[in-house]
Amino acid sequence: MESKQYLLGMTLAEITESVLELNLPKFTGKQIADWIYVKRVKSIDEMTNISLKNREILSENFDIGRSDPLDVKTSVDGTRKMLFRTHNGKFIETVTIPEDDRLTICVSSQVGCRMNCDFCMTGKQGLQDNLTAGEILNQVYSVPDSEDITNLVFMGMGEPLDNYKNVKKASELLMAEYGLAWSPKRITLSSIGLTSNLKRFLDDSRCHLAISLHNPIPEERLSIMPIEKSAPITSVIDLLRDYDWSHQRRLSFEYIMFDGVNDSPLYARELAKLLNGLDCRINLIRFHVIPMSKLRPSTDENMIKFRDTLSSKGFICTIRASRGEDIFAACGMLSTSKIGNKS
Ligand SMILES: C[S@@+](CC[C@H](N)C(=O)[O-])C[C@H]1O[C@@H](n2cnc3c(N)ncnc32)[C@H](O)[C@@H]1O
Ligand code: SF4
Repeated sequence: MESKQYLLGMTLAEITESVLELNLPKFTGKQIADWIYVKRVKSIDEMTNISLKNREILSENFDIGRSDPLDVKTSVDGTRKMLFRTHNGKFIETVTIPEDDRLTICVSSQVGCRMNCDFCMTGKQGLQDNLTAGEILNQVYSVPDSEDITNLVFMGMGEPLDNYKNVKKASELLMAEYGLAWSPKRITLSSIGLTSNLKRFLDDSRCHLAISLHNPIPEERLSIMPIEKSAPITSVIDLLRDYDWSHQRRLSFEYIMFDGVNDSPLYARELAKLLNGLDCRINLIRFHVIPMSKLRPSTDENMIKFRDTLSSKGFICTIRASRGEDIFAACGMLSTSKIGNKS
């Protein structure tokens, strides 16, 4: 028997095509999309404007594709970390971060990651799977307080440009008129800069972009980020210079500060040279210590000096507050390798 298709993650056009194949009326496609994406139902039975007979036909062929978190941990600062099981029996984590009147969701795009950055727990896990568009959306729809989410960042597990097709589709579904109709300004993709897919993202999306830079000196960046070999930061920056960042679209750079490695004024000056003339922001991130790494976080004093050097050169530079460190929910601390693979 063929397995059922999941509705969450399908576009209106795809749903309509499937509905027509089942000899159901064309408008049922629009009804289904509305039930899933706007009314957020978890079962086909709840689609009460579709006849019982047609709902039975739908149930024989489709599942909604929603799944609740298996576990929810809440930090002292209100940050929450959720554990989800994927359709293939693997596990991912998702984080929600409340701040003033905003609730940001930090979603995973992959189970693990193959980019192997030296400082990241997800990288230590290796890549186990790409998430489907539906699995990415399920995080948005199934976290507690889902309806209060104001912003989404692709900063959970995985490198979003390494699963670009599904990341793009999930983002488009969040922005679709028949769905939640989000503005692209609510979505930020964070990437280490896989150049070919970065170009695609820049051309076909209007979402914000954050580039994980971490060291302005290529040889030194290579020693902590293997991607520097195939996608050097200088070529990423050259590419970014071809786009107009002066309007609504935001470009930012993430810079983790490692004690004695990349936190002296020399690095601030090199960073300023590299980014000279680009309309961007720089976020300085505290390093969240991970097991078996020799890297240590910079002192507050060095972070402040670094920020002030960049500010004096005209950059908007902020020190990002760490959130959810007590429950291992902070940037780079997500990993489901210990939970295992039950596929
Ligand atoms: C986990 S990544 C996911 C998105 C994408 N793969 C990337 O690297 O931009 C999100 C952010 O967390 C940062 N990060 C990774 N490990 C970290 C750690 N141990 N401490 C602080 N930030 C970390 C990354 O550099 C990146 O800016
Ligand atoms: S920092 Fe991003 S790209 Fe690097 S290993 Fe972690 S998730 Fe992957």
